[in-house]
Amino acid sequence: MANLSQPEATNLAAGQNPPPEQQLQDHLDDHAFSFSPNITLKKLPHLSDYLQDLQPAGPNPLDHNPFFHPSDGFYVNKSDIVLRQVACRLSPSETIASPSHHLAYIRAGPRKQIFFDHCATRAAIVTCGGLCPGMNTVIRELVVGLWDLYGVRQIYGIKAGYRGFYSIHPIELNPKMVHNWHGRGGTVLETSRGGFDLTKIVDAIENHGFNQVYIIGGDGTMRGAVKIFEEVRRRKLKVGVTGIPKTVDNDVGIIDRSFGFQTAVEMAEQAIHAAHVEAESAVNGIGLVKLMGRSTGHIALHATLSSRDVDCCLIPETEFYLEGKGGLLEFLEQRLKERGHAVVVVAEGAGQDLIPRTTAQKEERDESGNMVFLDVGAWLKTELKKWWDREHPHELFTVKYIDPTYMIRAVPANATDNLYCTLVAHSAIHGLMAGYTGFVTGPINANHAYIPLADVAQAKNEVNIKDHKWEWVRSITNQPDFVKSNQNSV
Ligand SMILES: Nc1ncnc2c1ncn2[C@@H]1O[C@H](COP(=O)(O)OP(=O)(O)O)[C@@H](O)[C@H]1O
Ligand SMILES: O=P(O)(O)OC[C@H]1O[C@](O)(COP(=O)(O)O)[C@@H](O)[C@@H]1O
Ligand SMILES: [Mg+2]
Repeated sequence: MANLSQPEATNLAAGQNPPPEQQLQDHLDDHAFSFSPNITLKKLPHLSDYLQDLQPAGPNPLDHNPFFHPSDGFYVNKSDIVLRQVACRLSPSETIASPSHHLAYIRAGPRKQIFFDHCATRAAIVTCGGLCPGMNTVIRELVVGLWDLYGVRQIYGIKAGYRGFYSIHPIELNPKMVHNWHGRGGTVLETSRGGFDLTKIVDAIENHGFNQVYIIGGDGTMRGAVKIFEEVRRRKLKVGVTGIPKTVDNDVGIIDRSFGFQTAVEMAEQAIHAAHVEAESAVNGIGLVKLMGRSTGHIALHATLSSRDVDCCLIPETEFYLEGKGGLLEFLEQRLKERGHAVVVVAEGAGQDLIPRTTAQKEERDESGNMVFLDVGAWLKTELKKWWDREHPHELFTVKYIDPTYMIRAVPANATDNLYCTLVAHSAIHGLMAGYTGFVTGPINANHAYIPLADVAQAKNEVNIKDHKWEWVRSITNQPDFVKSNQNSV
């Protein structure tokens, strides 16, 4: 995070309220602020972009909150930015003081002025897609934060994902009701896939009089949230829309990671540990663990790195093959010979092109349109047994297959993730209260920032198999590349 020492547009003493025209001008100055030519600041949509007569509601109520004593630097202003890249390679003509170019995002946090009056604020919270540890904590913190920080009393939960906007009556939420939700896995609001009907959803937002919409979900949800934001803007509604990325797969881009990911890795590590114990305790034992990761192998990679018991990690970003020189079977044969056992971790999206499937299976999609995968773990287990029976019919062999899929994501968040959930929820509230809309909150280089929703919806976070992390995996497992043209054996 950088704080550029630019003169502030206003120099308000805490609690002072300048005339509304001045406040709006201050805000617009903030909004259109440009830094040195070396820094491109990602512009964030604001309600004032399309509501010309929008007036600020006044100073931030935290000014008068007995639990806060806003001091210099408490409020985030136009010069607080978060740089996208903190590690970079300078070209010979550049210096550290003046690199050629930086992309920056607006830093998350409370603003001096807000655009929503607490009495008139009506917030809706929805959870969509698959489960992820911490969803209930985010909901709890949204409710408690809106209530305690900004005095909002009209807070509603939308049941069962996007479809709930138009098919189920919203439930009223308050701090008493949600006080212990952070200890519970899943989402008390319930979630679902599919059911995205833009017109019905935005009609429901209008009909219920919601003016702040908090959307918690993964990549699919974020793509839906962009459409909601755009439709709200087209209708010129004073409705702030924000997305809070939830993805156990950690497949949402730009942000460092999603909440719940660390918890998922911890749970995955337990499954790997069990697989290792089983494998070690058998003659020619293979422990096989399938982990979540539809199109990205982050959980598999991180659990492999942290457990160190893994002999081979297979992720969707890299191909592998079974038979022949340099293949998985040859590698495992070698490992069993050397160590007597082996542990294989496979992400659910890995090797999908190797598994035979019918035409109907090829076309199968879930309600959100995501491809339905075949069970790579079960397939691999069968293939391993066939191979061993063929090659070593008289020798003992066992494959213990562990599929901890739902155990990994159905647990409450660990301490680190719970802290993340609190920060992300409060940052989302501060952003909407400040009139920003169409944005996502998340950590970039460990500092929470506001990022345009449309950017996040497009950015995919895949494992970069050319970077150091994947090198570490290979140095731990000593697994080959499984590249057919590269005929190196282990
Ligand atoms: N491209 C899209 N446009 C609009 N809505 C979408 C889109 N993709 C997914 N959704 C909706 O977002 C919700 C969650 O999507 P899904 O892919 O199941 O989970 P996740 O958000 O966790 O990736 C579903 O209600 C789905 O209909
Ligand atoms: O059985 P479900 O509920 O469809 O969930 C399975 C999927 O959910 C995930 O855990 C997470 O997916 P999303 O984040 O896209 O919801 C995937 O890894 C997995 O393929
Ligand atoms: Mg998804």
